[in-house]
Amino acid sequence: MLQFINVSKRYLDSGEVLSNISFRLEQGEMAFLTGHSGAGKSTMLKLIPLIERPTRGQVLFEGKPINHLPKRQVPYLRRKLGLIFQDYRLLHDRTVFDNVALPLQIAGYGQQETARRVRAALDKVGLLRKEKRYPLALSGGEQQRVGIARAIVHKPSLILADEPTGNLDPELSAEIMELFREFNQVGVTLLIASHNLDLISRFACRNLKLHQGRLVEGG
Ligand SMILES: Nc1ncnc2c1ncn2[C@@H]1O[C@H](COP(=O)(O)OP(=O)(O)OP(=O)(O)O)[C@@H](O)[C@H]1O
Repeated sequence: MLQFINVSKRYLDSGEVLSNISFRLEQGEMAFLTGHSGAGKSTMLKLIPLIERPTRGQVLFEGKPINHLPKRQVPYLRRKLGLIFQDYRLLHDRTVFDNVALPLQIAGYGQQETARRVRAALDKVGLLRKEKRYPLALSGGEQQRVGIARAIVHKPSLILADEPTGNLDPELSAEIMELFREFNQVGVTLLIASHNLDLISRFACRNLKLHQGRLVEGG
């Protein structure tokens, strides 16, 4: 599903932040990405939707190298990915429904199919009755669930989550992780960057551990 082969990343003003990373994530796997602040977790995730490109090495997605994918093909790659962020990144002037519909509208889905899929995604995260609300009228946990509905609405084959519970209290964090576990049980592949070692320890999943840009465990 996903493979990194000797991947390094250098930023002009930070030097090398990832060094020689190699690992494979199998279809249907759920894995965590951990490490201290600045270890390179976000950078590693950004190399998959090509928000950043590697300096050296290869990233393969579904068996194909993606590092040199032309810019015009990047949207097609991103349609296969679901991205979830710590700060939710919702549009505050649009309703819950419209936020979740966004990826489908960009991909050109018709109105009926969009509505059907949006409601199915909201149902999965337990927010069907709040589709007309605006994000700021929701709790942090609910806002993150909108972010998750938006990430799954187009049925991505891989979900990438960057500190998805970073702004949530322990109870809500556990709920979000449970939701991920449910997705995984129906075959979705997930890679989740997290600081929350206590929460992660409850899951029997692989832990890819980064230390100063190197993969020191789980590779
Ligand atoms: N766009 C950028 N330009 C220059 N340096 C960057 C850029 N993005 C990240 N860095 C640097 O790369 C290193 C790794 O950052 P990254 O955000 O990947 O780490 P992280 O493990 O996700 O950290 P955190 O847990 O604090 O989010 C840091 O030293 C950071 O300052």
